[in-house]
Amino acid sequence: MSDTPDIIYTKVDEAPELASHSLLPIISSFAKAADIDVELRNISLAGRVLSQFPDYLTDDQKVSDDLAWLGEIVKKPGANVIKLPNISASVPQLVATIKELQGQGYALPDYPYEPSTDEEKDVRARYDTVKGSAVNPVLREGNSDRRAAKAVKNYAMANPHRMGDWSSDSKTHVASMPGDDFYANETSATISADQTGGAKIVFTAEDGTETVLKDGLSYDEGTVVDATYMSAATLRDFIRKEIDSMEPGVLFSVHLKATMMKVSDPIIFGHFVAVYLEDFISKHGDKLKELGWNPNSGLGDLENRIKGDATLEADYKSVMDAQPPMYMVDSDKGISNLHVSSDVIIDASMPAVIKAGGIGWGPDGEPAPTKCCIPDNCYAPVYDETIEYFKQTGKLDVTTCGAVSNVGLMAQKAEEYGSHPTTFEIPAKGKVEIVLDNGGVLHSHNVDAGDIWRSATAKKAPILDWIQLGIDRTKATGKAAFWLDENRAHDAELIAYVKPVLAEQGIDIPIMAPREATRFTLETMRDGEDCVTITGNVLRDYLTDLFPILELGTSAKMLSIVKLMNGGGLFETGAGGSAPKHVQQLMEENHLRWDSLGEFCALGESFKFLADAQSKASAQVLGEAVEAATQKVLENGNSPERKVGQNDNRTSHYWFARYWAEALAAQSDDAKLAEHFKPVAAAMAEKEAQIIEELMADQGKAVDLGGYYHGDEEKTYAVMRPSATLNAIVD
Ligand SMILES: NC(=O)C1=CN([C@@H]2O[C@H](COP(=O)(O)OP(=O)(O)OC[C@H]3O[C@@H](n4cnc5c(N)ncnc54)[C@H](OP(=O)(O)O)[C@@H]3O)[C@@H](O)[C@H]2O)C=CC1
Ligand SMILES: O=C(O)CCC(=O)C(=O)O
Ligand SMILES: [Mg+2]
Repeated sequence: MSDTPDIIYTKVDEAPELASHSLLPIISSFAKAADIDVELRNISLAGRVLSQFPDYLTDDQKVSDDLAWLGEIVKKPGANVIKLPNISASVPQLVATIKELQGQGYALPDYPYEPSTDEEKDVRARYDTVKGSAVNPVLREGNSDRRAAKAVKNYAMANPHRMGDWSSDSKTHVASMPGDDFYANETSATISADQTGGAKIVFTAEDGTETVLKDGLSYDEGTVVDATYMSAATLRDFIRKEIDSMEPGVLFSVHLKATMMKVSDPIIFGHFVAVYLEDFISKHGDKLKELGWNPNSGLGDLENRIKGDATLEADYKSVMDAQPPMYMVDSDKGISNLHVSSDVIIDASMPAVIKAGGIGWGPDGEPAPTKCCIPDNCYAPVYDETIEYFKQTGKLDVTTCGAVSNVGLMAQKAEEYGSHPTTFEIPAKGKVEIVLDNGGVLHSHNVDAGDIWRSATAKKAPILDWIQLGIDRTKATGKAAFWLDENRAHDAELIAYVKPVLAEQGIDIPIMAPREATRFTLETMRDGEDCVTITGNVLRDYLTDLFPILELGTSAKMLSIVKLMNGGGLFETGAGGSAPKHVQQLMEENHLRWDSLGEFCALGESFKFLADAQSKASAQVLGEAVEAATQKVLENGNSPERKVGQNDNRTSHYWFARYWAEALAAQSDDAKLAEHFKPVAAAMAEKEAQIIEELMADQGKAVDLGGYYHGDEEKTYAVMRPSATLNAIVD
């Protein structure tokens, strides 16, 4: 293992990992021709699980903790990491991974749902480090710049994807709490010189008993520290009222981010499940407890646990039948919105409803308008305003609309996405305080049993870096806005940072609350103008799915650059996920519709970054040739299509490799590389028909990968590299 490899590629999960089995051999081989080493590091869910349990495994089963290693690398100036999307696991996904690995002979302990012994508590703590968004916050030591490459945007405008029509009387709408949520209860402060140093979070019950919820916190000067809570009682009243006021023909849904907000949002999800099933739970509460069911784990887990108990099954069915129909994650498979919290991913689900024209799918498999519950008012106005806007103006014209890019405050676990260790479900009525070592109380809230209290921070250096990146991208783009709400406590502290910098640099960028900024951005893009959204961490996540899904059909095609605070580069491939549906299709009919455009874009940037960082001209040549190849894949229609028998991921990689080799052979900046790639390009062209035939030959048949979370490498390569002719040229 070298100290800092030239380029680090990441081993992940599901569709992007399958794609890597075909693409990475091509990348490694091409890079080697320029003496660039590309090393692979494992951040997959299965890899992360195995890395936590060396003491349970045989020597040859042990795997290194690559995530921890990468967490150090991204703090070095030479870091150059290509990061593919990985699974952010819910408990059911984690349990399925453990089961699969146990079946493969790894003697891992079971996941302890209710740990009681010391050993169980230790096992549970280790599994918890793997859960939820465990990877991205570790690697994201920089702020984020997400946009569509020009070629990608032009292609989307020339080849518009399908968009559903909006009607002005659509019943689709957003519902949020009337107050007492994170938005309303937030307090925020910027740490002054006399407040720096240690701090703790203390809960004081009504009888005066103190419990330290978290000790050992430490704040630097200039850090923005927030604290807030959501009232469980108000949340439950809100859910009940929304269920009771459902209009016929409308689907019920909740949209959260249980993966990223891995402590708070599964609890909120659990309240939805509990209220939806209130009658059932009040009748069978004891029995359900005995079966080990917790509402936070959803209806999927409930259905498994009551299987075979005729009374429970019948009562469950009648309670479900009496409730309003639910918005489905997968109506074919009967997977509802309340099945498992990891399926409730607001950044993906809300854009899908909006792109379809305000449509979700019901239990009967039919499209219908949807009530979208987004309890908290911090970001719900973005979706509410978007829906109202499209009701008023009709669907977006993809062929003429401008490009919306994002600059997001993300570095060093900024804002809510770094709040997991400081989020608590409150045990009883009392008071939560952040107590500073200097004796002062930074924040204080009166809370009730069940309330969800949390604190988040944003550090000074990342904030200043983010403001500058926002200014730079605004200058390169044209229009922009800072999405900050002067009436929200946290945002007011950020505005106090933003305004002096804008004044000092003599640049006028509007500062708008999320609702206003949403309208401004939608109007700007509809006018055909490009626009930058300069946002905090949560809106970075939400908007880089929302706008790309409207503009490009998917966020997988985004260019996602993270300029690391210490000088390195992290290149994320796309802004979307790992497309489980695509894996299913591959297993059933050997067609992989995953588009690697995000990987191509990240690869080009990574080579160009390497060229700058190490003054390596050949890397620049490789990077420019990647861009030329990407453009040709798009222009010539070589991207994957949806159906078996059509182009898929593997054929698109052949075309990408061929165009890449052709561009390298044709350039004159590096004669050695040109000579190397001339025969490669010629061989790929000459053998075109044979290669395509070999790549397509087995489409339509089911394939065996030897595992879902931890596939067999040999089997996966056999499926993903079926052309001996192409392999011979590449290798
Ligand atoms: N950066 C990261 O590490 C991220 C990880 N995730 C993780 O990904 C998993 C799945 O997330 P989910 O919300 O279902 O979203 P996905 O983005 O994986 O999938 C949603 C749909 O988007 C389309 N899509 C996504 N990527 C591509 C692509 N490269 N080419 C073509 N179409 C694509 C597909 O539509 P269709 O089926 O119509 O073809 C797909 O079914 C979760 O475990 C989540 O935690 C999510 C976001 C970011
Ligand atoms: O880390 C995750 O769970 C998801 C990340 C994500 O959706 C994003 O960064 O856009
Ligand atoms: Mg996202």
